Amino acid sequence: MASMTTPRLPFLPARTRSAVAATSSSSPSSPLPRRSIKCSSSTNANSAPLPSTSRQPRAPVADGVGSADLNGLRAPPIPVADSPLPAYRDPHGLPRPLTSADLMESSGEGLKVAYQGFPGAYSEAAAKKAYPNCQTVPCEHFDTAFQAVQNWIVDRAVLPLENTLGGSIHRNYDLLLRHELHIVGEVRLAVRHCLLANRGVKIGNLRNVISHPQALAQCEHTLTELGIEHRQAVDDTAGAAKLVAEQMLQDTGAVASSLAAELYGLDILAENIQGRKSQCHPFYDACSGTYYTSG
Ligand SMILES: O=C(O)C(=O)C[C@]1(C(=O)O)C=C[C@@H](O)C=C1
Repeated sequence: MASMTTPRLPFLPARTRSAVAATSSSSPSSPLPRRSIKCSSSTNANSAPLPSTSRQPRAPVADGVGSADLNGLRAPPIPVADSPLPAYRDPHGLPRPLTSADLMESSGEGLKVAYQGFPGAYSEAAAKKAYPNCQTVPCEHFDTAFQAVQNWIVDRAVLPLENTLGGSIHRNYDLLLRHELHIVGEVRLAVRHCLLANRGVKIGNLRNVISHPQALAQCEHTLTELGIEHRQAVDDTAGAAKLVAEQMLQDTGAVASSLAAELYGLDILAENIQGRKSQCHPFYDACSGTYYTSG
């Protein structure tokens, strides 16, 4: 086979190697093909300047043997380093240098982002909005999320610092100072609350509703109109949905997102039950890193 007679050509891509093999097979007496080299200042991939070492003047090369006759002594064969391959086309698949464009990357590919709550919480949706391709990491409490960033368990944490009704969430400002982390971005998320319950449960069966205190406050008007008397606060909206589902509660509903309904197998009894059509909440991204804005 032609490729078996082709000498080892370092730094040549397969396509070039087979072209060389074809040339050498046409003149079987030459183990090394003669190749014409074009020097050019163009940046075109196929005509990029040759590496400086290959442009040094050389002793005449004996035809077909790749070695030079110097003062009657036969020099060792000269390795074929005069490939027209530009430096940036590395056939060995070595990593390419990081560019400033990479640093601006905000898709979150490869990032771990902490949020407070269970999967399906609005904070998770905010993290996904900020970094669509990130891996989200649920945390039990706000300080767990801060600690996770500080201990390098995650790269970022996306946390609410303000509520439309409640205003600033002082606890998170306090944690921000205590953990010496920075705010590197902001994302705004439209919060659309749903009333969720177990399959078959009707609004008329509900006596209680559980959720995050802010979500309960935002839906107070609708919940009263629906005739649901009791409220109970829990740590996050998705946690409320999970509790209703796991305990198969028949007289208790949860205020949470439509994603939480899907994740915990609950029915949506009412949609968009917050006071306004939607509430836009700012979430902040705590870490030391690149600044981004979104939303
Ligand atoms: O409980 C959640 O799902 C959260 O992400 C937290 C949070 C908040 O504190 O701002 C987010 C939006 C809701 O209105 C209520 C709670």
